[in-house]
Amino acid sequence: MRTLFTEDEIAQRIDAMAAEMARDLPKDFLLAPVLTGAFIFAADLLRALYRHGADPHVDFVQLSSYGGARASSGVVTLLKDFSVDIKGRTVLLVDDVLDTGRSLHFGKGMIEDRGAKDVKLCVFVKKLTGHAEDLKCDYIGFEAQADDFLVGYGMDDDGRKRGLPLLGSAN
Ligand SMILES: O=P(O)(O)OC[C@H]1O[C@H](OP(=O)(O)OP(=O)(O)O)[C@H](O)[C@@H]1O
Ligand SMILES: Nc1nc2[nH]cnc2c(=O)[nH]1
Repeated sequence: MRTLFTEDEIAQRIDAMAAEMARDLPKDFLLAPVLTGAFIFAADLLRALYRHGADPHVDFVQLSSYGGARASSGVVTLLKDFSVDIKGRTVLLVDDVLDTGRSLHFGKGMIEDRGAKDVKLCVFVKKLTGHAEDLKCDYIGFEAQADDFLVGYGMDDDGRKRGLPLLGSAN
């Protein structure tokens, strides 16, 4: 396992992202983390937002397309929908990694279908796969190479390594 970004680097970057969001987003926005992978990032981001004066509502969705594999199945399955009505809201959809872009594309479509006023996309790390160029992310924490299989900071390798506090590459 190779370290890509340390705990300190992650904390600093999240603080800077939160400062930008607290400045730019409306006061009543909804933070929507995509389970499972984004739960660690979302928890740190939420607390950084609070330190910067933003106090959003939070509601989770759960999507799955990889299962235990290192390649996308190609099909995104909705495992958990929003628990609240998002009609008319500004929603910040938060995911851990952008790879093929299928998950965020699916999530963004869901939010638009449910009548949100605005949807912003935030990803902890964008892989430079070139597959997701038409999906505009408003907030990107880090970039990684297309051939890195990312682990840690919420990201799993067949269900393990989500608790690793840094971002690593398994290959
Ligand atoms: O851009 P994509 O190719 O869609 O890949 C990104 C998605 O892959 C992972 O989800 P996964 O399906 O592995 O579920 P998990 O979050 O439960 O691990 C990750 O959490 C992202 O949601
Ligand atoms: N854990 C993990 N999940 C992913 N989903 C899409 N790309 C990745 C990756 O590099 N690592």
